[in-house]
Formats: sequence, structure tokens, C-alpha cells
Amino acid sequence: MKILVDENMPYARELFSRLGEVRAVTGRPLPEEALDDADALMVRSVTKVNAALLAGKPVKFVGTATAGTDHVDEEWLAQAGIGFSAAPGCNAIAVVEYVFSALLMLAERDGFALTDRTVGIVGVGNVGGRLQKRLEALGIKTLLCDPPRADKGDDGDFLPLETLVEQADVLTFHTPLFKDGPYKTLHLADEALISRLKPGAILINACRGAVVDNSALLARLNAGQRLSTVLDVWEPEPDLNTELLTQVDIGTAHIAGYTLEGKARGTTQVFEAYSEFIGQRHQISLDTLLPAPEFGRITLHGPLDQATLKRLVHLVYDVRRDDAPLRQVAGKAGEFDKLRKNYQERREWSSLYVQCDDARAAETLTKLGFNAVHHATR
Ligand SMILES: NC(=O)C1=CN([C@@H]2O[C@H](COP(=O)(O)OP(=O)(O)OC[C@H]3O[C@@H](n4cnc5c(N)ncnc54)[C@H](O)[C@@H]3O)[C@@H](O)[C@H]2O)C=CC1
Ligand SMILES: O=C(O)C(=O)[C@H](O)COP(=O)(O)O
Repeated sequence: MKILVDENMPYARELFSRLGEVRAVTGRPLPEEALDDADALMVRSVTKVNAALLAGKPVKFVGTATAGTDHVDEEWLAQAGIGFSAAPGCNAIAVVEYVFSALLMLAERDGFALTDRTVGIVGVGNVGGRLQKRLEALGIKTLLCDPPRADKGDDGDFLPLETLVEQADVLTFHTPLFKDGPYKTLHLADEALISRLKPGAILINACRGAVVDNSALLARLNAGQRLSTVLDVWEPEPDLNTELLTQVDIGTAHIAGYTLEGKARGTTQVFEAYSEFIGQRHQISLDTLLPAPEFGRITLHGPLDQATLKRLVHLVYDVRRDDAPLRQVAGKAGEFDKLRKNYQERREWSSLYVQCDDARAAETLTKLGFNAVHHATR
């Protein structure tokens, strides 16, 4: 059994070698000769998986260690009889923590309280749903837009996108990229939508670049629209518009989902799916794979206010550590992917054990996803 894995999948060699011979390859571009004798292919979002790549090859299963699947022609895989699995939700916590890190940075810089802001969430799935819960745990008002869920009759107060545009101070996108169909998201944020955002609003895109029309956004920013912008994803990648990068408040190289936990969950989810596909069911516990974090334990004295939360969040992950390197290399061939390949280890908030002498601080931090306990220390 020969299994090709993207070289940017942590723990892939260790896990997949339990099932067969593993070869790690670059995902962009994927060396096509490697497919000639491969039984299975494990990719990330940078590899386009379609007939052009796989027709006539022996590959019987494709796994993508990602939440998004717009790089995979699932219809063709199904009609070609090739098994497929994605990794839904694997990195949702990472994206939520990226959004929080960015919002706390902007709130400190511009001197506002997050509890005075209303956050509009477009796409309330694994990322958007977790984001809603964590924002509400802090007492921040959210407005939700998810037409597919609304049409299915899911519980939730789902609103039209237009209402979010009118009322939200922060508009954050967490939808898949659908190029057409009833729930098309390509250029969901177009020039008309962007120009109607509230003055001083914050626009965040951490889903897929083309969900926001990047040329329209640049035109609005150049026209002096009062808007703060956080872009993790770009139209197109890896060759983003470098002028747009100079205009955004935070710009990163599609790394919102890149916690070690998030990437490792992606690998384990496709490993489990493939092991089931070949009839050798394995289940993996993440705890057995992950190393100890750089900061493991901290004591918080007193209550939790926004400034304290910001310091705690930024101890684990400060989004500015990913903004500066992108600005340094943008426009140079190959550098966007190099930043992603050589990504400095980043952990999730749950990796930090926080001992609090204030019961409410412990309760809030627990709801936010920290490993917090209340323990009187004074
Ligand atoms: N920047 C990054 O590193 C990452 C980006 N992503 C992207 O974010 C997307 C969302 O991730 P998840 O929450 O895990 O996916 P998900 O599939 O759990 O949730 C997506 C939600 O969007 C909703 N939706 C679909 N069409 C919509 C529309 N037209 N308007 C509003 N809502 C719509 C769906 O009903 C669903 O509830 C992924 O598809 C992926 O493209 C995901 C993880 C990491
Ligand atoms: O899971 C997704 O969807 C993502 O966007 C991933 O975080 C992207 O990471 P790569 O697969 O491009 O390494």
C-alpha cells in the first residue's frame, strides 16, 4: 500500500506508516509522477484534486486534512469510485482564536470595549458557531446569518445578510466558497455590501479569499472608507494583491487555522477515515501526539477585564506575529507558501492551565476554552 501525504501534515508519516508505505510530497505543485503507484492521497487546501490530477491513476482514496473542500471536485471523485474524506471542524477553534486575537488587538489600539460592539457572523457552522458561543460568554452581542441553516429549519435567530450589514460593528465571514448555486458565496462581500458597512466597522475574512471581492475592497479603502480590515485569506493565493496588503490592518498568509492542535486533528481525522475505508479501523487520541506547550501554567490574581484577557490571549497567540512576516515577503515568488510551511508552533488556549483566585474569572475563561480552575491563593 503506497500512501502519498502532503509534507505539511504533522504526524502524517507516524500515523499512515501503520497502514502502508508513506511518501511525503509538496502540495503546490504536487509531483505528478508520485501518483503513478499511489493507492491513497492525503492533501491540504493547496492541491486541486480533480480529473486532471487523478484520471488514469491508481488512487482509490483521497483525504483532505482541511475543513474547506472547494479545492476538491467531489462529484468527479464519486463518479470515478474514489473514496473521499475531509476533516470538518478540525481547525475551527484555531480560527476562532485568531479572530479573538485580532479583535482584542484592534480594541486596544482604537480604545473601545468589545462589549460595546455587535458582531455579525456570516456562516454559523463549526467556526461561526463556536465564535458565537465564545463572544456571548463575554457578553458581546452577536447577529447570525446562515441561509442554508435557516432553510433547513435549524434552531437559531438567523437574519438576512442585509440586517448584519446595517447593524453590525464587526462583520466576520465563515462560509465555504460556493462559486454558484442557491447559496453562492463568491464575492458575497461585493462593492455594494462593503460600501454599506457602518462607518468604522471591522471586516474580517478568515474563510476563503474570494468570498470578499478583493478589488472592490481595495477600491473602497483607497476611496477613504472608514473601515478596519483583517484578512487571512486572499483573492488569489498565493499571489495576493500587495497594494491591498498595505491597506489592511491585519494581513496573514492563510494561517488562521494553523494551531498544532488544528493541524493534528486534520491529520488524525483523515487517518481514521482512511483506516476505516480499508477495513482496519484505528482511533487516535490527540493527547498522545502533542508535545507540552511553551507556556503551560499561569496564575491569574483578581478579576478578568478586557485588558487582562488580551494579555492572556496574546500570551498564547498574538496575530501580529503573523502579520509582520507577510508584509516583509509579499510579492516575492514562493514566499507565501514558505511562511505557511515553516510556521512557528502555535497552540490553542486550552493548552494553558490558568489558576484563578476569582471564581467568575475562572468561569468565563473556562467558557472561552482555557483550561481554567478556581483556587483561592491569597
Ligand atoms: N483561514 C483558515 O485557515 C480556515 C478557513 N476555513 C474556511 O472557513 C469555512 C468555514 O469553516 P467551518 O465553519 O469549519 O465550515 P462549516 O461547513 O462547519 O460551516 C460553514 C457554514 O456556512 C454556512 N453557509 C453556507 N453558505 C452560506 C451563505 N451563502 N451565507 C451564509 N452562510 C452560509 C453553512 O450553512 C455552514 O453552517 C471553510 O469552508 C473553509 O473554507 C476553515 C478553516 C480554516
Ligand atoms: O481547513 C481549511 O479549510 C483551511 O483553510 C486550512 O487551514 C488551510 O490550510 P492548508 O490546507 O492550505 O495548509
